[in-house]
Amino acid sequence: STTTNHIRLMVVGQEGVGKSALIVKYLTGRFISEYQSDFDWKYSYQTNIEGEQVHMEIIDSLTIDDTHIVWAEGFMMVYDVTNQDSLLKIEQIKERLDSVRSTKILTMIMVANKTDMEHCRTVSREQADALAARLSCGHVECSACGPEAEVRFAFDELCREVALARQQSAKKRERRRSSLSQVRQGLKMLVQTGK
Ligand SMILES: Nc1nc2c(ncn2[C@@H]2O[C@H](COP(=O)(O)OP(=O)(O)OP(=O)(O)O)[C@@H](O)[C@H]2O)c(=O)[nH]1
Repeated sequence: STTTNHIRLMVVGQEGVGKSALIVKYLTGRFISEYQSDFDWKYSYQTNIEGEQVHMEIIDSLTIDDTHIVWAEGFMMVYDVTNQDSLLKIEQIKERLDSVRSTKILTMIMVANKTDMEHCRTVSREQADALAARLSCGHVECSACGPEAEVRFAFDELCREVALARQQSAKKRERRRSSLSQVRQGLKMLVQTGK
């Protein structure tokens, strides 16, 4: 069911980048350092974003399977600032999402995690910004064990992107509907005038 305030999100990224840590921080405000990661988790959460009540469902999945890719409306692509491979993995994941969703618009945001480990950073902000520009998506930095506001901003930003994508596709549908009705109108007049 897709009502205006019902949003389905999926958090993806290389193993160990902190997907579960970010989700739990967002939902509870707490950093829990170890999670059981041998199951798929689906969280259900009610929140308020800019005065709007939002019911969110968030998938933290072990594998990125097709059913989940089709199910989700928004994707949070997480990488770890101390791990170059995790940034490269984002490109691979994007290709996989594109191949499954082919015709559907992909709404996504790139999230850098573990910024508290600045001394071990191997991925520069500029390098990740360049990838985000190439993938045409937003990019935010945070830490699951840092300020809650940063993590909250990342999830809220993705929800705003999803809401924007919905508005744009509703406008597109409306434009298509109105040009179809103009064509029908024109055909009707042609038939009536016999020309
Ligand atoms: N320093 C630091 N450690 C973090 C942060 N986020 C997660 N971790 C640690 O990174 C490890 C992996 O975190 P998870 O949340 O399990 O990562 P995941 O991406 O869900 O991992 P999988 O479920 O195995 O794919 C754990 O030891 C966490 O405590 C962070 O922001 N800073």
